[in-house]
Amino acid sequence: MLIIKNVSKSFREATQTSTILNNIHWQINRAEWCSVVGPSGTGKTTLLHCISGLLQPDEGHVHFKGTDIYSLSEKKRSNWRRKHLGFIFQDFKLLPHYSVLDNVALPLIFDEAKGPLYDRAKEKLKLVGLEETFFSRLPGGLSGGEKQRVAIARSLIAEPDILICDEPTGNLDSDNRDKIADLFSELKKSGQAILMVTHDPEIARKGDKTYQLSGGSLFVKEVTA
Ligand SMILES: Nc1ncnc2c1ncn2[C@@H]1O[C@H](COP(=O)(O)OP(=O)(O)OP(=O)(O)O)[C@@H](O)[C@H]1O
Repeated sequence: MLIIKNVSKSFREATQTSTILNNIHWQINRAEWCSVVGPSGTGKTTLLHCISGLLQPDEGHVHFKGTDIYSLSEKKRSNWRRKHLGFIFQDFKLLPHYSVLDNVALPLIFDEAKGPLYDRAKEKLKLVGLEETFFSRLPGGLSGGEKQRVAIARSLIAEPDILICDEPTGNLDSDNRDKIADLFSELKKSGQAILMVTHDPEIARKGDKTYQLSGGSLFVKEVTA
């Protein structure tokens, strides 16, 4: 489904250039759950952003179902992202002046009729354990774990082919973390690919394969499925 070919990315700060990703090759298949681990600052978020069309690599290609996503115009790439890819940001990126329900529905507000879209948004919130009392609340009044679950619900609104998650359970207690892991397992069964960065080895092991990012390269660390 997603093929990453020879992807490299460096950042230049003052006179110093740091190579963060060095010639990464990778493939993520339909109904596959891959986890990526590695110490802080090794480039996990950078890798997710390159794969998702958010940050153009210096070299290499990212192919999604045969299309090189960086050959698309920015507008087309952004449309592709909204429809095919769910992204859970490490810092949630919820819009503070919109309700929980609006935050979940907003990515597709110009694409779909409001009635069915909002019904689906409610369904996704219930999937992550947020019932009706949360729908009209503003993100500012939520706990970190509740915000994280709103961000997960929002990433599912388009029923994307691939879910890309940057530390999706970092703010959850073990009970809610396990519920999200069960949800990901169900999504995988229905064909979605899941690519997750995590510092939590327990949730990483619930996937099919764990990769380690180290020195700009990606290694298979553990195969669990
Ligand atoms: N836009 C940028 N400009 C310069 N340096 C950057 C930029 N973005 C990231 N970096 C640097 O690249 C390195 C990798 O950052 P990244 O956020 O990808 O790491 P990470 O593995 O996701 O870390 P963490 O586990 O703490 O979230 C870090 O040293 C970071 O400071």
